[in-house]
Amino acid sequence: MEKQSRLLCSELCVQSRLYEVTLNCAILAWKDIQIAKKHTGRAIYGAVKAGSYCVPVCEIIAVQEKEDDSPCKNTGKWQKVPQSPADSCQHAFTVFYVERTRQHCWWCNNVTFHCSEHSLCLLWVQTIREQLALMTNRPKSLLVYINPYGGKQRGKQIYDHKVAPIFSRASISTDVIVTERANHARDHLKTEADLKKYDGVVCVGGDGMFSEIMHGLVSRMQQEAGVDENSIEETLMPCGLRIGIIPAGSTDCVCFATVGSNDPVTSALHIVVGDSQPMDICSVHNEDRFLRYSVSLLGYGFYGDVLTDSERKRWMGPARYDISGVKTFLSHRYYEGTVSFLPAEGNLGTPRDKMQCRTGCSVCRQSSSDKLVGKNEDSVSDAECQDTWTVIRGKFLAINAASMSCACPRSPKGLSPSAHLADGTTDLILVRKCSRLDFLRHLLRHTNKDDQFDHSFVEVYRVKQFRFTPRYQECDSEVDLRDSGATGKRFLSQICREHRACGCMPSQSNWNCDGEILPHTAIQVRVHCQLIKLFARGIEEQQVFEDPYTHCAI
Ligand SMILES: Nc1ncnc2c1ncn2[C@@H]1O[C@H](COP(=O)(O)OP(=O)(O)OP(=O)(O)O)[C@@H](O)[C@H]1O
Ligand SMILES: CCCCCCCCCCCCC/C=C/[C@@H](O)[C@H](CO)NC(=O)CCCCC
Ligand SMILES: [Ca+2]
Repeated sequence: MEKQSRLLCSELCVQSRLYEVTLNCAILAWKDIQIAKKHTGRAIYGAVKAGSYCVPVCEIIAVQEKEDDSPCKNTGKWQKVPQSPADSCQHAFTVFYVERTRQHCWWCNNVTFHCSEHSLCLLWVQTIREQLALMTNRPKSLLVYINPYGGKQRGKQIYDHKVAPIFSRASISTDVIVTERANHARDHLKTEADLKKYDGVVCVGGDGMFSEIMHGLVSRMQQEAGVDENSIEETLMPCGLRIGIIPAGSTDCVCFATVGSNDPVTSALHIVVGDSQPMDICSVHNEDRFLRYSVSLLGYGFYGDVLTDSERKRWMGPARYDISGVKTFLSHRYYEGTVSFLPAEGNLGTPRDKMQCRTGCSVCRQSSSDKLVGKNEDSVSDAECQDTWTVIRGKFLAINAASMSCACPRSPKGLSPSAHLADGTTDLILVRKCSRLDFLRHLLRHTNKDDQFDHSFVEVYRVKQFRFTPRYQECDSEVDLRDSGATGKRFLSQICREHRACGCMPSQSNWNCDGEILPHTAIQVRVHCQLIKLFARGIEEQQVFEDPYTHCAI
């Protein structure tokens, strides 16, 4: 690695000890001069040398000149005679920076450097600010929507106490809207908001609130570009504005799967440093009508029923999902229908390859370059690829499409642990009718390290498009065929007629689309690769890489 040229190097005091402080365009480093002398010539193992510290410049939040509070400040009272260089440092500046703590959480730490000359202090502040100004990926102006009723109804409090002070420290200006009704944020973004004023939109709430913001932005983009959202064939226009998520909901799986934690401070810091994580979006249609977009889970059967039941228990807050989860599990309902899908091709891996999507994911990067050259833009017309569709008919306890892992505190590795955030595919998981005990085993594997796909009644496919038709609608279409004189369907038609007579029509579930119930059960779904971007970087590997020159984590 080429050594970066130094911008500044001075002897400054930190907590009354003298440090050699250096700044280059990548790293701010400070090392205790006495400790460094003591250890000269001796190798020290570990990520950071004793008495040596460093921060990548891209993780500095802000720098501020500080009213001096060093022990030698001229207060007009009795002062001790300066005995060490530290005693004569009368001017100070504070650097605020990202520090990693437990489990992908970040917090804002700070260090104050004391200098003997005011001009030196100003030079440091100015030079660091100049370096920060070069980071054009950082937002300066944000539009913030707060759902005051999401999760445990603490959205406003979380924003005011934990997030606003960080934005203000980083000199980010904000327009804040506390929503007054469901879909307030979506409608405002779609029709009113002056988006040119902002570098990003921040959502304070859960997956439902994120979904509102995403719908508002995506629909606004399509309107402006004249793209018809109702047509599943259309190539959608990607959104330029990034979305930041401050988790304050019940599941918060979009935040958890893109950042690695549900911590509001961590999310705020990812926004400040200007992270960018592209993300796939599924468009869901019924015939020629657009229904909704989905980024996380499209679930029929188990997850549809959990959601339907839990909506009646909203007053319980996040606990509603546990109660409805147990109730739905005990009811053990299965549903009949036909799933057809277009499998993903190329180097997109498989849902069981254990290649988890992490910061800088190579699979997602490949999809990004394929997208640039138009390689994965499959404006597939039904007629063209009729024979590449796979058709599966059966009785299912659950049909789940996970466009990302859907990791969340309830299921730390998620519904599909190897699903990718930005590869242009969704993992279609079919759980066929099985015993209660087997289904329980499968569900419990979402909460531990065991492979939830390693069951004879579970199949999983990586797909770009899929369709579902519930059994009773298949019967209906056959009734139509019969009425119009078509033959060869007598047997099925007979079954449908019998069901009507005995009143035991096959039951139907609802689709859970990122926590919203869809109004239709027959749906067609297409994945749109990297349609939006979040202020996130995906989940970081735990391993820390060390800069050989500064011993800095990079
Ligand atoms: N002011 C408001 N009053 C009522 N509902 C609102 C308001 N603002 C937003 N909503 C709606 O509240 C719903 C739930 O919000 P949110 O997603 O923030 O929390 P949650 O449902 O508890 O969490 P999760 O979606 O993670 O399970 C969203 O679908 C959103 O449309
Ligand atoms: C007998 C009980 C066994 C329990 C098994 C636990 C399995 C947990 C898997 C969790 C998967 C979450 C997927 C995320 C879906 C979100 O888009 C959606 C909106 O927030 N949340 C739910 O639908 C909420 C879904 C909550 C499901 C419990
Ligand atoms: Ca995906």
